[in-house]
Amino acid sequence: MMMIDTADLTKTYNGRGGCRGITLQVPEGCIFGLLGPNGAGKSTFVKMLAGLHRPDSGRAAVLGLPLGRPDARRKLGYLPELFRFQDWLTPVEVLRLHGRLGGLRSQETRSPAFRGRVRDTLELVGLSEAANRRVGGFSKGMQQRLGLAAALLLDPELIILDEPASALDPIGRYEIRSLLKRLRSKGMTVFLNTHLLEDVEELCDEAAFLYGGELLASGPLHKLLSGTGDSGDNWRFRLGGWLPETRAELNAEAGDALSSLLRLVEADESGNALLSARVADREQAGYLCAAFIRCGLTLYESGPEPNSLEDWFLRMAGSRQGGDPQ
Ligand SMILES: Nc1ncnc2c1ncn2[C@@H]1O[C@H](COP(=O)(O)OP(=O)(O)OP(=O)(O)O)[C@@H](O)[C@H]1O
Repeated sequence: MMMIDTADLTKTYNGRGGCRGITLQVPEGCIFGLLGPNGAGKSTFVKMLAGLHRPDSGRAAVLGLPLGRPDARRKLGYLPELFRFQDWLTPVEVLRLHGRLGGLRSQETRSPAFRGRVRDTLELVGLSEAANRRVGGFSKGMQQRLGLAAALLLDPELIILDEPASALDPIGRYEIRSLLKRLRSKGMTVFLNTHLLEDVEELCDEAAFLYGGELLASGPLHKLLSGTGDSGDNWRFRLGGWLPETRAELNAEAGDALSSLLRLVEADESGNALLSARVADREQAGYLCAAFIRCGLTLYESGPEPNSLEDWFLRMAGSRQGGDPQ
């Protein structure tokens, strides 16, 4: 089942901003990253999924149910982007309140089972020792962990996290990443809105890119990052039979202009070499392959190099700005 399934989902603010025509599917059991520059419409989209904004048009189902259905909400954990807990409450009290907001009766939140759940959740996010301290004295990172605990409290099937690691130090981020991986291994689906590209690179199975309120790309991360062989891609070539004098032979065979694109990345004493070139198109890569063969080299492998997520992000944003999509 798709945990999130939207078709043409639109929400603007008096006809401006927001996001428009978003069609997106999030499969069960994955970590999904929503990316895009400031003002791209990510939080607007996330708020619709969490039932905080009503769409202007389009359709959406969360956990197989139409938006806003109480039975879907109960299986959904949500960490909003900017939140504050009441300074005078302790984490145990905050979670009790969230239990009530999640539909539990007062009596239920006093039961040993619920208290055990609170204890386990606080331990999960590393807040056991602060369980009975006032939230007013918490660092931003501790508040963020408590927000995550509130999202996880009722054992949801899907959690939607809006910038969950933005206030955390590197150790805190490492811990949250490990936690999210553990949650995925238990079958939970995680929808992550984040600016932290390294988190997406390490965690996400799938991703989507919003820009100016529109969805520009979505799918498995490895597919999004795989090079296309189009203009501006780096190609790599794995070769055998490389000798010190090969470079000069290549200049003669391929011509100076083409061979000047080539960079020797590494070569060993057995003649194995890795070369890379930023080509204008696939044809240019093909000419280089032909030149390698004419020079008597063995061509083991040739293809576009995968992009880093940062390259991809800048390229996607650049392509829409009409800038040079490098
Ligand atoms: N309550 C609002 N009233 C009017 N315009 C809004 C409101 N909330 C968002 N917008 C506008 O909608 C657009 C998308 O904003 P949104 O907060 O969804 O983007 P975002 O991708 O989450 O940005 P960021 O990464 O900076 O949090 C922006 O142009 C923003 O100014």
